[in-house]
Amino acid sequence: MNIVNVRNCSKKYEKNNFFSLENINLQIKNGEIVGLVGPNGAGKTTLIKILSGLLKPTEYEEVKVLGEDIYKGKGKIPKVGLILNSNQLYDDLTVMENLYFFLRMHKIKKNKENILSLLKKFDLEGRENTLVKSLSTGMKQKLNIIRVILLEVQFLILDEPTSGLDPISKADVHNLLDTLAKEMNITILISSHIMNEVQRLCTRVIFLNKGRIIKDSYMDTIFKEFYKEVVEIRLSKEDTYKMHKKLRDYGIKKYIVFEQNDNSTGLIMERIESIEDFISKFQIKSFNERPIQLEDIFFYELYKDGLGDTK
Ligand SMILES: Nc1ncnc2c1ncn2[C@@H]1O[C@H](COP(=O)(O)OP(=O)(O)OP(=O)(O)O)[C@@H](O)[C@H]1O
Repeated sequence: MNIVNVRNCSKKYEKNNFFSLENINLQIKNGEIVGLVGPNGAGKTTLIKILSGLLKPTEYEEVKVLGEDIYKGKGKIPKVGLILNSNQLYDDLTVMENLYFFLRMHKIKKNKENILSLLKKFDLEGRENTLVKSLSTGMKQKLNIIRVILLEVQFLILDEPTSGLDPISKADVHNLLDTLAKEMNITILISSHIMNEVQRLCTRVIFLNKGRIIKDSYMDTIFKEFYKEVVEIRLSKEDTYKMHKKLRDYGIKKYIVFEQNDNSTGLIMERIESIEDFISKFQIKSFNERPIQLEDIFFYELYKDGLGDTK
């Protein structure tokens, strides 16, 4: 069953003369962990709000979440677990008081054993009577997520769930999300700027840019489109434009060159027969060959039409 079914959905905020989302088509299947990535202003939060029933699109054929066509007729707000990038807990209440308060607000009854076993599962055992303000940021975020899980949601949407967390807390939250998907069959959509988080955690990635989906691919297939190593070259700015021609003359098609402060960086994302020959021919002083990362593919998809790939 599809958890999300969106057809031809666009959003233009009042007073803006541009679309923040344009003609979005999206299906998410049960059990997927989907990473939504894109530069600032790409439309990630707008999409998340639409899927949570918080923001009506300007145009749409269908916005179905958990079987509900949200904005049509008497469409009901679907039971989505939404974790926004802000503290949604009460600092002066204890862990249990926070959970009971939230459950009462949603008119849901849970017995204490259920709650304790969930706290135990995610390493918060023994913290029941701790004031939330005394928890670490990582623990607070886990509690934030557990709170929503208690509502027995099938679909969880998280906006930048690990921003501001240290690496250990980050890994902790990743493990929690992984467990929710694998053991509790919860479908997850995560908006994130942290590319290696998406690479590690998600089964699928959607790149959003200027309100459009520019790439939608399963994690295990996206890497097959590229060579397993990238060659990263550093250039002076003056050489940037020359480099485009040289690379094309050399027969390289999958590359991008982008300017960074006083220098430029080139990323070559296909196999080069002889690196030695390539380096000496172009008199490149500094280069680095390393395994390809999702971030490289993201940059490629973002820049290929404007700067790099000549197709
Ligand atoms: N309430 C609003 N009124 C007018 N324009 C808005 C509003 N909210 C967002 N926008 C505009 O819509 C576009 C998409 O914004 P959105 O917040 O969805 O992007 P985002 O990908 O979540 O960005 P970020 O990574 O910075 O959070 C931006 O150009 C933004 O300025």
